[in-house]
Amino acid sequence: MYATAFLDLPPLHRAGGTVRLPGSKSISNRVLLLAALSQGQTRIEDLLDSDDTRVMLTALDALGCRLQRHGPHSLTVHGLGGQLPVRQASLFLGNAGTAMRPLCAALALLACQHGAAFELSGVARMHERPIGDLADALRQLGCPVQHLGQPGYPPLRVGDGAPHALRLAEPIRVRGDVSSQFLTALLLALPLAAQQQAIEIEVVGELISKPYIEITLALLARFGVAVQRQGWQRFVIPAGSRYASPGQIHVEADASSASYFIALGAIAQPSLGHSGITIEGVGLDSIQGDIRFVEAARAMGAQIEGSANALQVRRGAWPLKAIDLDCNAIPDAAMTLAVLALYADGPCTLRNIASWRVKETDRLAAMRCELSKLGATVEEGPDYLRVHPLPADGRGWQTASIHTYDDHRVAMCFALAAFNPAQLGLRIEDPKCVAKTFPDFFETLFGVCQAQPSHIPVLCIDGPSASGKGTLAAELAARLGYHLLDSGLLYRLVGLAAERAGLDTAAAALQQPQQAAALGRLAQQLLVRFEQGRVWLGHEDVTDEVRSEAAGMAASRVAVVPEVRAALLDLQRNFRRLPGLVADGRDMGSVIFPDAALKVYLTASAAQRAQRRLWQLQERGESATIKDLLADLEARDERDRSRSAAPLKPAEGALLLDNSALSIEQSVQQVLDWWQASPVLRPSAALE
Ligand SMILES: Nc1ncnc2c1ncn2[C@@H]1O[C@H](COP(=O)(O)OP(=O)(O)O)[C@@H](O)[C@H]1O
Ligand SMILES: Nc1ccn([C@H]2C[C@H](O)[C@@H](COP(=O)(O)OP(=O)(O)O)O2)c(=O)n1
Repeated sequence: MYATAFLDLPPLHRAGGTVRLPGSKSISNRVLLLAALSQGQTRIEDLLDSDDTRVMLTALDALGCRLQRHGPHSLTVHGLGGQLPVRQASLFLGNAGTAMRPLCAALALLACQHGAAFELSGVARMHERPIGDLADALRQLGCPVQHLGQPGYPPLRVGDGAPHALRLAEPIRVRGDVSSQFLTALLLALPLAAQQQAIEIEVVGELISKPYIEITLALLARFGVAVQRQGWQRFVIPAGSRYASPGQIHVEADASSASYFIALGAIAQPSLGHSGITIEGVGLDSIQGDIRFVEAARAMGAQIEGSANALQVRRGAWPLKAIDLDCNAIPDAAMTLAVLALYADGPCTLRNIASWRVKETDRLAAMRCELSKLGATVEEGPDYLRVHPLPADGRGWQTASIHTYDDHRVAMCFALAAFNPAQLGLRIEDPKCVAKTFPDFFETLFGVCQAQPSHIPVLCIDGPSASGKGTLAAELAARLGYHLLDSGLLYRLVGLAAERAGLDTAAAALQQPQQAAALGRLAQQLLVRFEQGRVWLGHEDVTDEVRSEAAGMAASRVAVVPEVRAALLDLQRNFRRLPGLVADGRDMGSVIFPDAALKVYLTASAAQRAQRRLWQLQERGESATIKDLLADLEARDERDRSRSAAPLKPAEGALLLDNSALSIEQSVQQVLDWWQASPVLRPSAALE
């Protein structure tokens, strides 16, 4: 997951390959609750591991439900089977509507049956998301429900610690036109009270997002409760209904998450060797309503073939065909259509999406605002959005910093704008908001997308030993979410491998052509692995040894050999991967990445550097004297500077940074300021 303040996406141009998506949020949270309410144990496979499922799991744990973990996506729930071991609890449910609404209903009923009381709260936005209609329905049943903040909104308290008889004779009326989750919540909760008599639910108003009710009904059936329905207005839970575990249940991949990759296949030219995007884990047999995004994407021109649980998507019509669509059945995936509309041959109208206003944010307002930043003309109605496309020749597109409103779907759908024909980069603010449903969204996206290599930004930090390059580069990579190349480490590994192989690395020996050629071959065949902060040379963990002063000196000697430098060239350039790279060394800006977006030459006085090295060694428990260190540094600097192959010197266009008097944070800030001013977010040279 990218836990950075922002993520800059370079312009993307091709995509291809296979993605396996995380489990459906809607199914995961329903299954967790059903399993907890059931009699018996349920083993759940492919469960989504995200913010919203985590709050549900924490809540179930707090209620005394035993959860047995087998891995991040697999667990066994030991069902409560009508018991309620904990009678009082305060549950924090983040911004998870799929936890707040169903738990509110289920706990209200359990509280009446067992004489319990529970408080349910969430983040500030959750306290702005309506729940009053569900509370009203529960009060009709005779459940005490008290709003603890604003009337009609969480936080709330259900139950008052005393048992209450439920009024089940009359049909329970609930509004269906604000959120379908109110009906889902009642459908999931009421089987707890249907042992003796049938219970009827009547929907008031036009029911929205019906496919989500279909998911609820399908899962209720898996847990032994067959709800009868008449149209979308009346639902009957038969007398004698009782939850029973199906033993094992498998969660489909999330169809809403699939929408981003279906859209990707529809807009991106296939990368070489691929015919498009394959999505595994969800297909045409899905019980999720958002699978109907497939029809919308086809209407826009995408070529989609599907099987029971996989989809293959290729670009068909281009530009995409404009659509005018009632999106009530696919409210979440419809956000993806709003971004696809930028690539259409006319204005696209998405209708019947008033529910967007009460989601993670007011999505109608958010989408209008952010699409406009890209240069699009957008009309926002009370329950519709009309998006006018941007020209296919790239004119009129603007780069933008996309605000994401703590809304995972805003972040994910706007990533698709990186395929703009103007080849402009794009900034996604607060990318970690995708953790709600798809923590590895951007990693998955980069795994199947290609940018032109020259568009993948590189930031180079070169300079002498102990100037702080490694420290600065690692911090910059962490803040930008970029890959990190510590090129010195590769030379250190060659030095170490040479010693292991019995090759003489003394300066005189390396002047012999045979020795140099042997060292070049060794560098070419270097067997290195980087794993969770450890460095492996063949089968040996050399993490500590490779950082020693001796390894640094050996590195400096072998680095003089042109054959070694040539052998490491491709290895280093292969680090240039999406979304970008910070590279540190001696010749990053001058030889390896001469087209880098920013080159920094980092220095500090020799005395400062020797002092820093001394502290570094002392920290590791090694002893040294300042005098020796200074002599070593000067010898190393001299060798690095005077060698004929890629000598250490500021690259052309490099900005000099002497950090003798700067703290690490000041150095980081200085380079970040330079980076913000660099042309990463500007139009590519091609269009200038
Ligand atoms: N700007 C700075 N001010 C003070 N100390 C620094 C600064 N930058 C780095 N250091 C310290 O200097 C030592 C050497 O830094 P390092 O990143 O290993 O240098 P290099 O990679 O250039 O050899 C580290 O202990 C680091 O914490
Ligand atoms: N791009 C690079 C990186 C390192 N080297 C050589 C020169 C250095 O003396 C050694 C070791 O580099 P490293 O950056 O690990 O060493 P310091 O931490 O700066 O002491 O490798 C190089 O020639 N070219």
